[in-house]
Amino acid sequence: CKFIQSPMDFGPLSFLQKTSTACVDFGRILFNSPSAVLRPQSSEDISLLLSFLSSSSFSRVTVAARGAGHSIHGQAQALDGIVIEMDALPSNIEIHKKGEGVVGVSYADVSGGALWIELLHESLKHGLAPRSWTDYLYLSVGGTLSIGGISGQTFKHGPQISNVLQLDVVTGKGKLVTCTPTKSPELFFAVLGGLGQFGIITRARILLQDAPEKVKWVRAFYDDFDTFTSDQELLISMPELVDYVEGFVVLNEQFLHGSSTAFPTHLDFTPEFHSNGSSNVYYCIEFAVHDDGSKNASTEEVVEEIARRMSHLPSHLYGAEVSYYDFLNRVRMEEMSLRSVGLWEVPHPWLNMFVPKSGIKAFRDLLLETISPDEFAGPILLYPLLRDKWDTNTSVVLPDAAGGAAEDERVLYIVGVLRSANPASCTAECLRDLLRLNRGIADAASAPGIGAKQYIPHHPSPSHWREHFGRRWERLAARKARFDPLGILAPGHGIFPRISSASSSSSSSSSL
Ligand SMILES: Cc1cc2nc3c(=O)[nH]c(=O)nc-3n(C[C@H](O)[C@H](O)[C@H](O)COP(=O)(O)OP(=O)(O)OC[C@H]3O[C@@H](n4cnc5c(N)ncnc54)[C@H](O)[C@@H]3O)c2cc1C
Repeated sequence: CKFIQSPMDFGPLSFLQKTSTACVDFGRILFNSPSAVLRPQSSEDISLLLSFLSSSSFSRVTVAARGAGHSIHGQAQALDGIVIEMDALPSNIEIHKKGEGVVGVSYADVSGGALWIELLHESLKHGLAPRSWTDYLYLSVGGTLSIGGISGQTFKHGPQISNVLQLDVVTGKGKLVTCTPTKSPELFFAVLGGLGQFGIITRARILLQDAPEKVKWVRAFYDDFDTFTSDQELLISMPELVDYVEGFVVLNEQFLHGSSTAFPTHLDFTPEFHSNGSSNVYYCIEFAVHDDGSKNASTEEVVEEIARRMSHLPSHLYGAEVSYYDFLNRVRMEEMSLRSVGLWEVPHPWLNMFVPKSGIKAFRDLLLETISPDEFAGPILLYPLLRDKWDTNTSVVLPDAAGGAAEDERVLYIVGVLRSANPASCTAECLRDLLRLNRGIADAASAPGIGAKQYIPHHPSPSHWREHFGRRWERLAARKARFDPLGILAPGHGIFPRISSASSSSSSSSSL
């Protein structure tokens, strides 16, 4: 990374003198240095900057909002541009409980730069919590709302972007707009899952629910893929009993140990990864039942009832009762454990794909053909979601329905191939090979046989982006022309080029 040496003043805005974070992200694959870093104190600071840039005819400067910087491929970086560090905005979390005032729901108003863990702390003080999460909570509200935000609650409550009531957004033209599904709806839906392309979220109103104090957290093991996925689908068909469903591919011992850091029950499971000259793969379902008094039975009874219907390996179901906070914050323990051995701040060539139910087995085969189970470091997540919990007005792209039975088409899988590349054993060339491998998997899985789409997409060229958005490309391009016609925002994705206002004819006509 290049360090910015001297502070620059631009009217009332002061750009940062030095930064070591704006060119780094969790992926540790790209390190693009900006020319300046803004630490805004208010939405107005962001508005001022974007108003100036969008009206200045000579400027080709780009701007990236940086939330927690947990992107993989430099999505929150701006080469020679300006990075806005959203954590500088005051978090200002305000909790509104149902029944107070006129509103019939509980919600939180929170800065776009605040972390989900901060929102959890604050909302729990009122006995409330957001309904939909990501596995890891040290991500920013604006950062996950820009991509979707999914976890084991998504089958029940939809992604985080389905749990937003209102947004304050500064568009690429510098306009500060408050939008909802009915007020400036085009901007509201464009920004949700919009990869930061249309505006910067400075404030969000997030739906809350009553928080349980405790959670029954269960893991069950399988040696057969079809049984594993049909049990996952069984679990998501029981939202009145089950509050969270995920799953993992268990490739090696390392995974079993790593994933047990937070799970407090000893796993008496010693799979044979190699037998009779062949490699075996196992699977693990993770589900949770909230102790929230809504189920007319104790959580133990609920788990017993669910387990009776499941077909996991006999006697390989393990349960633990934990606080809701510890359950939601479970990945933090894995982070601490990896940090303690220097394996957190390493390159992460990750690949996330939405896979239609009809293609999930072929995708599993493709994965197992292309990766070496013994050498794979990191989890492979695989769990079902329901298509109708996603609003098609948002900018997220799901795979097209393949035209099968309606009930089957409802189910989609998310597969997260979350590999760590320890530089002690994986050189720069090895990292390039892994990135090529991911590209190959993504391309093969996007072909008609499987019909998958990348989640948190990363593509090498604008033509790949067109293909990714498919029939939604025109809508995306129209939204871009309306809200960020000069292509100032989020250059790290490489979807749209930056153009100077002199060469733009479309910028003056639209209303926002
Ligand atoms: C350890 C780990 C676990 C994860 N687990 C999950 C998971 O369980 N589920 C899941 O869905 N994802 C998960 N992710 C992915 C994560 O949600 C995305 O990478 C997300 O974008 C990161 O948020 P961030 O605040 O770090 O965003 P950044 O990396 O800072 O930014 C991401 C993108 O959003 C834009 N952006 C940032 N802030 C704003 C804003 N306020 N307004 C508009 N645009 C903005 C940036 O310009 C950039 O394009 C995980 C990532 C990591 C590293």
